[in-house]
Amino acid sequence: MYAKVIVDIPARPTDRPFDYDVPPELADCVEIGSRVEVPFGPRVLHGFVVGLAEQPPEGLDPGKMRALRRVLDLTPPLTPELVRLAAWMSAKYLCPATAALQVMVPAALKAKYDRVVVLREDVWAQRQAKQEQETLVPDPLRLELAEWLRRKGGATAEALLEKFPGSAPQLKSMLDEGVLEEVQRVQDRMAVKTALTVFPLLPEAELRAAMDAVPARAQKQKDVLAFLLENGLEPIRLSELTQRLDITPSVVKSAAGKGWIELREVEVQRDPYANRSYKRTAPLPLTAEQQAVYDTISGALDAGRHEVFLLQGVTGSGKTEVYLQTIKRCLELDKEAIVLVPEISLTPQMVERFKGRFGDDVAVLHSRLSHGERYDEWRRIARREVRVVIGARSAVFAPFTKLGLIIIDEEHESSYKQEESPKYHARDVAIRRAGEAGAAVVLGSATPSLESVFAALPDGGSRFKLLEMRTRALGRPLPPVRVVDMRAELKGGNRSMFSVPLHKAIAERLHKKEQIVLLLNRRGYATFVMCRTCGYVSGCPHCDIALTYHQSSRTLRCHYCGYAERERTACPDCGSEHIRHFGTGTQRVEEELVKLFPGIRVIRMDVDTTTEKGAHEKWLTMFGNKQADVLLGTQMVAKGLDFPDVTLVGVIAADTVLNLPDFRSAERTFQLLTQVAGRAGRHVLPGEVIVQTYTPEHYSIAAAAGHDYEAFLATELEHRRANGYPPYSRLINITLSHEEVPKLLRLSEALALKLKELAAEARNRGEGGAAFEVLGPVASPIARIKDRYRFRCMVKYRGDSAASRIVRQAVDAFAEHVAKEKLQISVDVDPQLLM
Ligand SMILES: Nc1ncnc2c1ncn2[C@@H]1O[C@H](COP(=O)(O)OP(=O)(O)OP(=O)(O)O)[C@@H](O)[C@H]1O
Ligand SMILES: [Zn+2]
Repeated sequence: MYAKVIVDIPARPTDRPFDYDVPPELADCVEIGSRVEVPFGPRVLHGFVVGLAEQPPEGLDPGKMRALRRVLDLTPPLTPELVRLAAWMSAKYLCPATAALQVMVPAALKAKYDRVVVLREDVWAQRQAKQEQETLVPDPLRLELAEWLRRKGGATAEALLEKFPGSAPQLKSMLDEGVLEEVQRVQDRMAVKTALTVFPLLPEAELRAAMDAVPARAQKQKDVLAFLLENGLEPIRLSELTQRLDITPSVVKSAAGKGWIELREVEVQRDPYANRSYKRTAPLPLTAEQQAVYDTISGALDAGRHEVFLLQGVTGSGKTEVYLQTIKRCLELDKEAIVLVPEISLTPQMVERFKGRFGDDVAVLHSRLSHGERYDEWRRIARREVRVVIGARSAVFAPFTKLGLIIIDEEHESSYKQEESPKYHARDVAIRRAGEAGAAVVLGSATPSLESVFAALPDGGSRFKLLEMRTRALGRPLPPVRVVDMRAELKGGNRSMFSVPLHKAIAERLHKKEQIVLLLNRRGYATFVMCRTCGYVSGCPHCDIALTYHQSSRTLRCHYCGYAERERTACPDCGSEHIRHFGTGTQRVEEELVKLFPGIRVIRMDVDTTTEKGAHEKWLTMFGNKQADVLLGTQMVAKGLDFPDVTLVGVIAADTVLNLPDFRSAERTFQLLTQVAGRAGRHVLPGEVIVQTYTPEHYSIAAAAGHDYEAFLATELEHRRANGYPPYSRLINITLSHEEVPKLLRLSEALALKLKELAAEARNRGEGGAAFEVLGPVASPIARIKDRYRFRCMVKYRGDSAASRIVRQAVDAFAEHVAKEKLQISVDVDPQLLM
């Protein structure tokens, strides 16, 4: 048998399957999707099997083919369906196939490669013989090095230099002579966790007899047997047994020595939710709107038909209940379901709703799990121990084989796009995967992305089916929104960051003991350092970006290259001591709140307060238990939260995102305001929303205040059409970087030209490329990162397939420059962030 393998080198020249012979002893355990170890040149690499055949590939001499060395897992981590999906991703997002395959499996399965130095025995022996002949005195350090390496089998260069300080010259000459050789060695990472477990070996009667025969001075061994008998001879973890009986492991080991019991390593599942129990919940009787939506979706499920539904339901309309009941239907049909939620909405509340309904049938995947926990959750899916997965973006790759339904909650969220390679969009991947599997897709949102709404319109080809829920499930009206003009506040003499109405509303809630959510609309919350005397801003010496102040370590750091420096006490430019950290961070809002309302209890949620594991959960639980009056935060507080006593939502500054140079900034502003407004008055108590802004007349703010999605959509679509932006076009962002500006500029212009030429050729051959425009090259918004300058070319096109192909051809034509002149090219298909 012969296998095609994609090897683990994410580079263009190796981005194709390589052929290997499958030795007969491995033939039974190799499948498509298997992870294998293969020889590759002088190295050993990991790879994935993407094809199998009985006959050798044409034109290849089977005698000369190299053989697979090992199959790494008992069951292949990928299914044939996922292998096909990876091929599609590689073509669509212009990423190496190995990058697409790797992103589908947990990090614990990724190989680690070390470069190690090994001794070439044959060359070494020759050298020794020659030296003897010439009666030279051997260098003792060389002898020692060789001896040590022979014993160890190999070591990294660092380890060698540490063991033999001052041996760098010997090391170098031995490498030059070929006595030593540097090779890559592959290491498996930690994967499975095991624990010593006690198994009774004898049947009950014999064990009891043994127990009775134990002399009195071995009372503790007697206790062990008594415990096992009481426990119905159930195996028990050694650590638990010793803890319960307050004995040392040696007691148990001597009992094992007598042949009564046995100790074995047994695999343990790391279950991040092991210590929690969830109250089982029953399906709620659906409202008429929910029922109509449910009926339509289950129609597709029952028929096993692939269809994409866009569920637009106002905040609090009960989308989650619809998800839960459609999943139930899916399970009744003996199919599996994937639920994607944005990372920051994957709160304990959210998990509870799913675990409460489906219990152990649910696996949860998110980035706050450790590598091991994530791996174990993932294996529960691979072994079909669960049928429902809820997780962030990459859960779209859950290795199910009977997929019936994929739900994407808050489908408009930009975090569904991965910003590093492979730069895929989980929504598009989900639709592709569901299409192949004949599964239904439900895209849910109160504020769908323009792309998705457009796809549901006749103009956009009616590819999605729009389902609407216009009222809240519990019958509450959407809360009234009051827009406060901060310019007028300033004119009126109020210089605080709280307007008079917001100040008054907060005081009122505190008095009534109701709760408040405050949003600071600001991406990333970065605090920079500025000198108040001369205006100097601390910037990264390697990147064109301000450094971010980190309070915990009192350092300034670059978020692009990791450069760090100590906090300064004086301005490096003018020497002034008036240098301090700036930025309307949530921290400053908190300080002002405490000043204005002494005794107020504030929970602050931002990147600074939620980095610790479980912090997120802790804050939300505290807020839910009414241990705080205010939940203050960035985007994190805007989504999905459902707290009955929140009656006031305040937005400190609505315009901060509006001013970013990105065509989606109005859309993002509208979405965020609508989402956060939806946190108020969801249950019995009526809610109120106050939005502070410097541009109250902007249509995104006015429409959000009026809960008017249609008005926003009409204006925004008009803008997009006039400027030819998505959804009326699609974009591919190509970023080039190099250390020298003149060379970079020349290559960028050449690439733009090449793109235009290839598009013209495609047009002439009638192979697409019709509405294919190349914008730029221009300097990227961040013009330098890690001492490399950056330019970008933006491709704007309509229609499909041809564009990716043209871009790939153009980029391939620059492979020489990439290889020889340190040019880097990175391609982003359907970019979400234009920064
Ligand atoms: N059929 C129903 N009967 C009774 N209560 C319901 C029903 N459906 C939903 N609810 C309740 O209504 C509230 C809002 O529902 P849910 O959180 O699912 O809304 P949502 O549409 O997901 O909102 P958002 O987009 O704001 O997150 C919840 O407290 C939920 O328990
Ligand atoms: Zn930097």
